[in-house]
Amino acid sequence: MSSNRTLIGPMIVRPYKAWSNFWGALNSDGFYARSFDYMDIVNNEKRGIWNVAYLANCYLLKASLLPSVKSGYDAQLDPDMAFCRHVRQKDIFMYVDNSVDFGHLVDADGYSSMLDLTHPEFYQLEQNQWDWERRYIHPDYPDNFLQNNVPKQPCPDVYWFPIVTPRFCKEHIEVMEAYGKWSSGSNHDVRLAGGYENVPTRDIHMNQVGMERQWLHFLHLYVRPLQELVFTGYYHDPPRSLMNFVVRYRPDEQPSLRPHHDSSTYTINIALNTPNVDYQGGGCRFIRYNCSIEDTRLGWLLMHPGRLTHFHEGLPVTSGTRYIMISFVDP
Ligand SMILES: O=C(O)CCC(=O)C(=O)O
Ligand SMILES: [Fe+2]
Repeated sequence: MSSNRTLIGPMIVRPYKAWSNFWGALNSDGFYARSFDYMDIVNNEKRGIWNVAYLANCYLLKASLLPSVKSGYDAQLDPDMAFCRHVRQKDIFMYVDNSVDFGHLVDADGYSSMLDLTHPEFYQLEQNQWDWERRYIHPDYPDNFLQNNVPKQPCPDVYWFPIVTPRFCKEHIEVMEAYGKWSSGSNHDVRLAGGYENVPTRDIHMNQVGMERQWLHFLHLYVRPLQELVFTGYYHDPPRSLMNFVVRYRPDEQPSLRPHHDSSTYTINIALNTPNVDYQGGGCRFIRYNCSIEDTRLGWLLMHPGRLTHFHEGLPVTSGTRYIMISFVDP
């Protein structure tokens, strides 16, 4: 890097879309093939500095080189191609450098059309996973997978895992309340294929707020690995779920839920707010085991089998409002 004919390359941090576009452009042009260790470099498994023929999107340029690159481009080429060709012809070297973490680029495609959403960033799991995880995945989530970690089991075959942050819970409630079309809690439910819900809750489904796809992705990325930890030998990848919804319990609306089985292989139940702070009462009781979980934890998920063994009920909320996020996985 001591030569004064050096153009410093873009930052490599994670294999994000913007970054893969850079190499993709290279390929489709038939100009420069992807190297055998491309994925190792992009994933930061192989670190160093590489001399390259093409850069795009974002790069650092040594100020002393500015006068020699400010004009003389081939107008037929796209700007990045033209720029790189020009510097190659001037024998200025370009580098990709992942020896240092510089930061990363977010994928902002389409973001401006999302600004009317209550929390646009909440919808960005697929597009900007790295940032999304830092905002919304519980900092203790990785500990679930530590070799000596024993998953919490508050009732038989009911497991309890930290999964999302308080910010996730707050924004999720706000998205639902801004949408506001809570179901009536009656047996007739036009949102369902058969039009009938046997044990109805006051709820809003994820597809009503445009989040179904993202939620299935969430189940695949973060819930399925937890399931495989505790219900050994059951693999269903990706998980399927037609019923993904936020439930609202209130004393004057629907305070509780009568005993039932869920139509799922397993169910997840995430606490979106806190007992004895946001509401009194509430919780989930597993009748066959005479076992209740009333001290539910913000951003923690309960996972239990559906259908046969885990007949359960939602305990009455006596004041305030309780919110939970439910998915009936693999119905
Ligand atoms: O209130 C609870 O925690 C249970 C909710 C539930 O069983 C359901 O929505 O199917
Ligand atoms: Fe249930």
